[in-house]
Amino acid sequence: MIEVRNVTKSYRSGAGNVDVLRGVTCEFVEGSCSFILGPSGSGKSTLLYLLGALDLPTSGEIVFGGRSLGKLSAGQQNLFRRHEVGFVFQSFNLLKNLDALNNTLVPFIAEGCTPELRRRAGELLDRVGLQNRWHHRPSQLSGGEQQRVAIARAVLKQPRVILADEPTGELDSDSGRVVFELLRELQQEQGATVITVTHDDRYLRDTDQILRLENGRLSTKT
Ligand SMILES: Nc1ncnc2c1ncn2[C@@H]1O[C@H](COP(=O)(O)OP(=O)(O)OP(=O)(O)O)[C@@H](O)[C@H]1O
Repeated sequence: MIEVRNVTKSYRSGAGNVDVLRGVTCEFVEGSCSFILGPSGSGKSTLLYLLGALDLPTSGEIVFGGRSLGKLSAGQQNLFRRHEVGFVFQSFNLLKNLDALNNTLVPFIAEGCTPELRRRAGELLDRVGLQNRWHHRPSQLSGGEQQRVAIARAVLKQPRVILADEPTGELDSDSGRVVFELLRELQQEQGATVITVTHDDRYLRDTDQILRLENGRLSTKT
């Protein structure tokens, strides 16, 4: 269970403070699938970054499986991000000189890639429909294919939570649907908690929770 307790986030800027999140309280049940919707600037990405411990709240707390993320040491936060969270961002963040297989293995490069990991990475690429693309570099892949590599990379470490920021942002509707279906299937297979920020309300049928942010506050929960 992930609990967001009365979280605020403010940034100091030249003109004063910008209050981006203004007291957000919600929870994400383990193994569930949630969408965060809302207009541009409403604080969706900010909330996602806080959930992944990429940044900390100004006040309030985020409790992940009983641990308050703000109370972890920097080293523990780093381990949390590396082992428990899979990030899927719109810009893919693939390395241009590596092929799809090696991009999938990137989170493990520092620790060394065992043959078993390479086997699982290949299996995942097959699973996301890239069986003939293992050795293609990002420039040789379409946007939808690159996004699928990013998803394979995020799930290879079998994270407890997958955080996806506008994963279909630049994709046409067919590729977008494939990406959402894939996230849903992987969530069901691996029991991960999937939290997706999107503008796109075309694919929201099959989900457990929809949160709407407006001007830094939750307007509705369904
Ligand atoms: N580091 C920062 N410093 C100052 N302001 C920031 C910072 N990061 C975000 N903001 C502001 O916070 C607000 C919310 O940003 P956020 O990216 O969370 O919105 P969003 O709902 O994800 O928007 P979009 O749908 O356009 O991506 C924006 O007005 C943005 O300018």
